[in-house]
Amino acid sequence: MDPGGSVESRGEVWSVPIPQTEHRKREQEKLSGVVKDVHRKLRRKYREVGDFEKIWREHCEDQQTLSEYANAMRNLADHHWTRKSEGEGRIEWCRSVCQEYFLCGGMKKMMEKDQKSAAASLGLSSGLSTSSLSSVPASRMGRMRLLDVGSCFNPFLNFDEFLTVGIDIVPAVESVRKCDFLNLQLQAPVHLTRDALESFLLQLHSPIDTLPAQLFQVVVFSLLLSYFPSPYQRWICCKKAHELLELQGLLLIITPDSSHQNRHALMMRSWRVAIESLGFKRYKYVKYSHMHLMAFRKVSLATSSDLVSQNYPEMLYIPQDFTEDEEEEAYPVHMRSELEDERVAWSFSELPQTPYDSDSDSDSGRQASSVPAPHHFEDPILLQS
Ligand SMILES: C[S@@+](CC[C@H](N)C(=O)[O-])C[C@H]1O[C@@H](n2cnc3c(N)ncnc32)[C@H](O)[C@@H]1O
Repeated sequence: MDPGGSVESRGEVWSVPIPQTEHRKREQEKLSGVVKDVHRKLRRKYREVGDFEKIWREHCEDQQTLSEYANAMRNLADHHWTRKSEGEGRIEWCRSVCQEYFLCGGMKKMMEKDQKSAAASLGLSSGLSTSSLSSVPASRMGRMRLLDVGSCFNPFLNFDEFLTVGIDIVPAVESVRKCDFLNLQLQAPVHLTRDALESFLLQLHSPIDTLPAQLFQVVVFSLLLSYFPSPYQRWICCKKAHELLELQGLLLIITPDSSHQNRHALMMRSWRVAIESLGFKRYKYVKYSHMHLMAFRKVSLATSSDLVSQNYPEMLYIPQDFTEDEEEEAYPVHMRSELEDERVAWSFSELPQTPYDSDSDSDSGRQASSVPAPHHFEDPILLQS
């Protein structure tokens, strides 16, 4: 009998429910329930109280809830996700994008493209010689310095090509350092050799309260931003990621959404405009069954000058921000009405026209993806929260 419950006998295959599978499913639902409950309660409190700083302070003091959450996430990762998503989940996507960008010429190609379009917009020929662009050969690059925010169980730790710093408000494993990213203080950049930077990162210990800017080549937000009840908190995180990245570094964002790719195209366009206003340019986009996966390059040290009046923070909304009661909360994706969609569409109709998925090198759907084709093995129960 295989673990999925098929019994093969004299050439016939029957699918029979076996108690172990049922038990696993129930256990998974229970663990996902713990996680979803925390998200739901935070959102409900935010709707009732409105003061996200107060809610966040109280949340970070609630050690019991936090450790139940961390245990549930770790259990899901150890016993329910690893076997199923081997090599093909969100973490593997992040890894492939980084390899392609930093080690296989992706960054150089993008920089050439930027130069060409800058020259074209000035009516000049770019006169570009590829050798004029700085590009570090993979062999001399060393390990990619990666900050995994909301790391929980440190999924990047075992990849040798990364020097990973995993941080979390409640680390589920010892190698993750305790840090509240929302309240992390940033200092002026340090100018150290690659080896000195590596040593600096390796000696960091809990709790981390401050970090120098421009320290990392990659910042990962995997299922992080939807944890926050307020779009403003998501915005603070993206702004901090921008400061922590060196120029040409990558911000990788994965956010849950089980609906069809086009269902929330407007939301994804709105996220793109907001994030690009900080000095990023979108590099990759792909929709898996249960999540959006995005990579943004840091292309400028400066952020857009008019951040506040454009109300960029509000653009980082998620469907759950609009649901009001418990019932709807379970199916936010399917319950949001066309009227609400129109309201949101109207409020963003004044945005600069950044065509959705127009960046030629991004994978706007899974067909165009240059990384392994996704298999829909992530936990739909959790991801639908
Ligand atoms: C849904 S889990 C995602 C875990 C992992 N990144 C993954 O993809 O499976 C979200 C994690 O973000 C952490 N988190 C939430 N707010 C945070 C903050 N302000 N700073 C650091 N970590 C945070 C939570 O404790 C939790 O472990």
